[in-house]
Amino acid sequence: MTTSTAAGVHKLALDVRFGDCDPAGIVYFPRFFDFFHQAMETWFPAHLGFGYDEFVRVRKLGFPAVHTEADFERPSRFGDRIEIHLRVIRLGRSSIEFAYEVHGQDGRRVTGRSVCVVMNLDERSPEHGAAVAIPAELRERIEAFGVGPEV
Ligand SMILES: CC(C)(COP(=O)(O)OP(=O)(O)OC[C@H]1O[C@@H](n2cnc3c(N)ncnc32)[C@H](O)[C@@H]1OP(=O)(O)O)[C@@H](O)C(=O)NCCC(=O)NCCSC(=O)c1cc(O)c2ccccc2c1O
Repeated sequence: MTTSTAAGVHKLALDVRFGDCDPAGIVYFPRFFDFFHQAMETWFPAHLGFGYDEFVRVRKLGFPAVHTEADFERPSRFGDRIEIHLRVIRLGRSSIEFAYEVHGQDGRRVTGRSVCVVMNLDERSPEHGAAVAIPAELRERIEAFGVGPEV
């Protein structure tokens, strides 16, 4: 389920699945990086005007992470409803830095960051496989969404 409310924050609500958890019943830490990516994927149609599938398959742009980090403050468990909050905190030439928060009923549980780079996936292009400038239309839409550390 995708919901978007406050300006500059994209929110994705998820239910923790059985397969997200380790034998102790706690969400295994790499799963949060997938949750961050799911939030980023759903941010595209919610705020940028087109789907992430169009970005990759039609526009032939990739968006690999070149950096990611997370801090884990409280555990999440099977059956929990959690909400991933995504903000854009920096726009570079080709890179976009995201900040994430994961919230549960008891408040904030995880914080994270990632830097993703717009990459040319068009095999016919001499720039194939390299970082490329964020397209102007995309930059404008991200700026309209809101960029910065404060909400
Ligand atoms: C991504 C690369 C091809 C970029 O290499 P290149 O040499 O072309 O670019 P630069 O080195 O000049 O950097 C461009 C840009 O990124 C910033 N940057 C680079 N490293 C870091 C870092 N560690 N921390 C912060 N920022 C960094 C740099 O400052 C520049 O910023 P500007 O804004 O000034 O332009 C190459 O780096 C590469 O191939 N890396 C490996 C990527 C990888 O394997 N990541 C693992 C996860 S894969 C992934 O997450 C992924 C997700 C998707 O959704 C995809 C979708 C579609 C296709 C692929 C996907 C994908 O792989």
